[in-house]
Amino acid sequence: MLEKLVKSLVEAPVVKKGDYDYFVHPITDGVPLVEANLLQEVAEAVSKFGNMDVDKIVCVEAMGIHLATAISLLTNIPFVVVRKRSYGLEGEVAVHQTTGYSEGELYINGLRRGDRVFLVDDVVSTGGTMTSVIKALQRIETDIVDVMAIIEKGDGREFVEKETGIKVNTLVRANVIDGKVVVEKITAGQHN
Ligand SMILES: O=P(O)(O)OC[C@H]1O[C@H](OP(=O)(O)OP(=O)(O)O)[C@H](O)[C@@H]1O
Ligand SMILES: Nc1nc2[nH]cnc2c(=O)[nH]1
Repeated sequence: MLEKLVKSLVEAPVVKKGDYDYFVHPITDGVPLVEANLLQEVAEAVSKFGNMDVDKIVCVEAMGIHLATAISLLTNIPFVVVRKRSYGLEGEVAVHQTTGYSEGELYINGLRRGDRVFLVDDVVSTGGTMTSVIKALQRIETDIVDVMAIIEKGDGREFVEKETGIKVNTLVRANVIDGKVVVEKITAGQHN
């Protein structure tokens, strides 16, 4: 289960962003190369373990887009991208995003009250991004059916759950220890 993801994670290089240990991986960065069979493995796991009884998949620019695309092709569910650029469409919702090494604005268009949504992202690390997007989805009064990050790192998942009251599913837990990525747990499903 998720052999390709785990193998590529433990081999992933780690770079410093300030004092933040940042692993570089095809799924989370699109480099050095995204093999179709790795993307397929991840998308199949998401659609298998996620609750896909939704109207729309929601992902976050940039490294959620290829995931949402692959899941959409598998499930025939359309997706919305939370962008880093404002479009000013009627009802646009702005979101302030902070991560362990950056911050900026995100903009949500295309979602309406009552939409049943599946939120997916590549990584939950500090939980800053997911928390702010979930709070915006709650402001829009969408029905958040399921939330999944492929990789959880650090204690961001608990932070999101505490801040939003929404359970976050993840496929693997990985952390950087002594400059190497260690995959600690392969769980596909809700954490108790
Ligand atoms: O849990 P957090 O600390 O918020 O980190 C997780 C976020 O960090 C990355 O996004 P980033 O804004 O780096 O940009 P990218 O997706 O465009 O690479 C990643 O795609 C997640 O969205
Ligand atoms: N690729 C990558 N994305 C991240 N987003 C938050 N933390 C990380 C990380 O360590 N690696």
